[in-house]
Amino acid sequence: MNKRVIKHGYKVAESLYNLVEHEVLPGTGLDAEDFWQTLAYVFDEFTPKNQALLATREEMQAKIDAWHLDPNNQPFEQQKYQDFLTDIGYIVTEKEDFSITTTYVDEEVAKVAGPQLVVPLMNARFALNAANARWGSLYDALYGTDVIGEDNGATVTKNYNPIRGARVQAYARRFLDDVLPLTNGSHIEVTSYQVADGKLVVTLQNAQQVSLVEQEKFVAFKGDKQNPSAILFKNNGLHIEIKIDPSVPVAKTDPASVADIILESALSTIQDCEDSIAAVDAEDKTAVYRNWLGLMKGDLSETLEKNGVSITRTLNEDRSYTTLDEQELTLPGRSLLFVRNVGHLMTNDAVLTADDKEVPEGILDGLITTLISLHDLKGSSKFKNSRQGSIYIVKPKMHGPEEVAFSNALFTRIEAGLGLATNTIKMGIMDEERRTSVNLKECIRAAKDRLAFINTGFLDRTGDEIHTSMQAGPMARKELMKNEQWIDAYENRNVRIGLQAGLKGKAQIGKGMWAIPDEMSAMLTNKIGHPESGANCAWVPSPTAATLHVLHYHKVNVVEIQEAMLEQFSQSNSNDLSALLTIPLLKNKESLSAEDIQHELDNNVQGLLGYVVRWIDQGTGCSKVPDIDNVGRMEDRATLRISSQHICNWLHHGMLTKEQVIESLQRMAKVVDQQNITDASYEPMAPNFNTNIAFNAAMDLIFKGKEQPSGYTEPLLHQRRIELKAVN
Ligand SMILES: CC(=O)SCCNC(=O)CCNC(=O)[C@H](O)C(C)(C)COP(=O)(O)OP(=O)(O)OC[C@H]1O[C@@H](n2cnc3c(N)ncnc32)[C@H](O)[C@@H]1OP(=O)(O)O
Ligand SMILES: O=CC(=O)O
Ligand SMILES: [Mg+2]
Repeated sequence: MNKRVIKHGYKVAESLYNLVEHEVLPGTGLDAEDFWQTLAYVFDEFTPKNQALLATREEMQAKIDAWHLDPNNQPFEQQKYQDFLTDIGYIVTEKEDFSITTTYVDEEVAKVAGPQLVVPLMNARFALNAANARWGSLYDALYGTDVIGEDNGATVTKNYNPIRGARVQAYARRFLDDVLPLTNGSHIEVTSYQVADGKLVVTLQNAQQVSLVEQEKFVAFKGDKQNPSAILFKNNGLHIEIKIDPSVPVAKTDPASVADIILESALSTIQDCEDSIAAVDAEDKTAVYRNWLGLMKGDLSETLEKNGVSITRTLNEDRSYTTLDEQELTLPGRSLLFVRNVGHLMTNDAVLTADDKEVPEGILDGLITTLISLHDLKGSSKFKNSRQGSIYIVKPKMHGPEEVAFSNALFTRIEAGLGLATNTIKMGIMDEERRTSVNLKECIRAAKDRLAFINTGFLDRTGDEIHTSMQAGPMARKELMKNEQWIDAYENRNVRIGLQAGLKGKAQIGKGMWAIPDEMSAMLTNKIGHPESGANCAWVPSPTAATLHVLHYHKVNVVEIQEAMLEQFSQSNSNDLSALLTIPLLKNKESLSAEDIQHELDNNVQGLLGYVVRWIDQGTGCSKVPDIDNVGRMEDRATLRISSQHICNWLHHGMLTKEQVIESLQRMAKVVDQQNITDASYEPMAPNFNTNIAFNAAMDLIFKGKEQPSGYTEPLLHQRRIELKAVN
């Protein structure tokens, strides 16, 4: 049990207290007592409001459940349903048009379109890697993934495979030809890149000297002009470095001695305190905050074993080049960092009230992550995160404008308490709950002076779709949800409303996660749809994915797309609310065979168990878990919300029996145990199903799924992890 320090009536866990007093506050210029006083005022003022918002969620859900069960509402009529949602305040009236007024937004957010990486902040090794993922090797990203096939001898081997290497080189040159075309010939034929008379001089194999079609894309170089070690280009606001180093093995097979193509990749990164981590108590929260502190002070480091060698990972330095007029050009070496706080639902024991109640975790996150960010703002950090002096906080899982207004007021109060100018904190709104999508315009208005992004979190959004309409009938199969009407309406509306609210040039319109981390070839085929849809960022699960996804932003000019879309919107009125509110019920239920149903169940159960067991037993909040077809899927709390709610929904509507679900859980537990056999720290779930805590968490998530607030998984996950920590 954590010892407590009493501060203005609140009992602060000693671990958090020590972190704040001894590591966070020094260097911020804030007085410790003033800070604790602010914390107490903020909890006093905002806790009751937070609780009232949660009560509203429950009341609305109860009314929606009752409406679906009322025989007077059968058969279902879409307009009657929407009228009912309006009557209960679920749909609010849209007010006049407006534009956001956010200022001091860094250009990575406002101006340049590119990938956004997400990373569990609890894992310092990954968190550092993500911060450093601003720049990535295209050669490594191609060589190490399925983008390059393994046919005809191009297999991935332990040592460098020159056949594969040649394909990587060819792929990279085709990319250069696409985005940096030469006045004649191809980058494949280049024997040297040099700088002369403020221009790039490119010599081809036939000794012809050519240059770039668009000279302005060549911006800087490194080293000697005749013999440069790097040439830097800029296309669609994104940098490309051709690295030249004849000593590197791959360069020896290249007439121009090109050692790599380095791409500016993860322009921004979300350091996640939410769905990708498992932080259940004061000790965990303190560890997460300490990592954020290390990032904001610039001194985070982690020693790790890599290929049998011990390395210490720290934050990368900025990158330095020489411009054509001989000036020094410094570019950020690190991704612009956002921090994702938790939503309004959970509480945490890091701080207790006088009568031993846990405080709302989202409020605590707001206070502490902002306090820590003062190091970046006040220059007490080794590196600069925001050159505009802003703090970027993503708020997930908010339901409707009232909840956004609450976060906005909370941030204003925190700013006042910490001596920051109003709207220093920029807010990212996850558009991932149905009541937010339906009222997106009003949600944006509620944060219009600080809004820095809206992002379609389609995974949570799918979970909320199932839970909200739990009583309406059995839902479409999980894999087929993406073909349902609501999801297109949701994605398109988000971009439309964002653009109409003036986000272009000021904020991000973001798209969701690529959740199949090893399928990079499929990602390259499909994820170009994100910039094409007018979104200026989209989520990727890893640095490698960022380096590959950025290729899309070189090909697609999002600014031009957004301009064209705005023009189109001005000519037509869109009424997409009915499509958005079309419940994705299973059609042709009868056409599903018993095998289809079993397959759907087993697949959901396998993913659910594979994720939950690591969450509960190892505290891993984001995992790559094989599905029933052995495809590794990124699983986090949002994907768990989908699978648990889906099974719960089918069970509720008699598509499955309880016995069938238990049988699947027990059978799949053995499969998951087998999948983890090489992990020495793994505790099998089988055969002790009655006593295994993780297995029981999985059971609860399904069988108690209807009662879970909005179908969220965190209350049960937290409860069971705390139980496990107590016995270990
Ligand atoms: C619905 C939502 O909310 S989505 C947002 C939440 N999801 C996320 O944040 C996904 C983040 N991604 C991840 O956690 C991981 O990529 C996973 C779990 C999906 C896959 O993890 P693994 O299987 O362990 O990754 P894999 O073995 O392929 O690669 C590990 C290497 O990649 C790096 N890596 C993987 N993902 C990331 C990441 N997101 N950021 C930084 N580095 C990463 C690791 O640092 C490691 O490199 P290292 O050995 O040099 O440290
Ligand atoms: O947070 C992202 C989501 O898809 O949910
Ligand atoms: Mg989410």
